[in-house]
Amino acid sequence: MKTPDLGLPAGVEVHVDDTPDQVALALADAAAEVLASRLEQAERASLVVSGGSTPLPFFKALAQKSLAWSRVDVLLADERWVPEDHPDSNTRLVKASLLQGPAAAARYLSLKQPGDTPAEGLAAASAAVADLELPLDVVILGMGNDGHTASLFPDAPELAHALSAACPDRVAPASPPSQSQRRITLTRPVLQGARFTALHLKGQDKLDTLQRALAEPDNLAAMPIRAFLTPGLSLFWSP
Ligand SMILES: O=C1O[C@H](COP(=O)(O)O)[C@@H](O)[C@H](O)[C@H]1O
Repeated sequence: MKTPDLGLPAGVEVHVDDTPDQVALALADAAAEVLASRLEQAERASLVVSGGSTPLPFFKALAQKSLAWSRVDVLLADERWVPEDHPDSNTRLVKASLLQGPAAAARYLSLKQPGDTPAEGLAAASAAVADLELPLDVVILGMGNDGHTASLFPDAPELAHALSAACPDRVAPASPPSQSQRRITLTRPVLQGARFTALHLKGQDKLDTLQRALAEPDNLAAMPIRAFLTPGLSLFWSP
């Protein structure tokens, strides 16, 4: 398939394939390569993944990779504040599709902690990710058609704090009125600057959203994904 001309900044790599499964395999190859190389140099490696519907084939492909999974820390970029057995729980998805086979040996760091609200669970969620070494090794982002990534939603009252390049916190609550569930998210300084960052998208609608984001790159609050459309990013897309 021909690579669409998106007007991405120089230094953004674009990988386009005909099908979501092909893209998932390519992304799994790329992520596994970075993790393997990191595990040769460091005791542990980190892998941040996104929830939603797009990553499922990627999770299945990555789970099959032969890696020293017991030395990999896996966590979500964001989580909905729902119990793990809820259909919308991203943790449930990750455990059922990524942390399987060889990858079941990975250490999962949960953003969802006890408490009725993300604010109540915030200290525990912060503690869960406190020991992670920054920069992270692999961060796989998704994007919604409102321009959110992770749970950095344009309409979240907590956005300015979580999207600040100087945010001192690793995790932040998010309560966007557009969403039916409250959420918790990694903040911009944690998500940014990883050794490998990919934006994994499926569908023409996501490409159209990306083009809108690129058209006015400076207004980060209107489309938080803009903060991550920087050199070094790899875009993985299929129709
Ligand atoms: O709500 C979310 O949506 C985005 C994109 O989801 P998708 O279903 O369109 O793939 C995801 O990246 C984010 O982590 C999640 O919380």
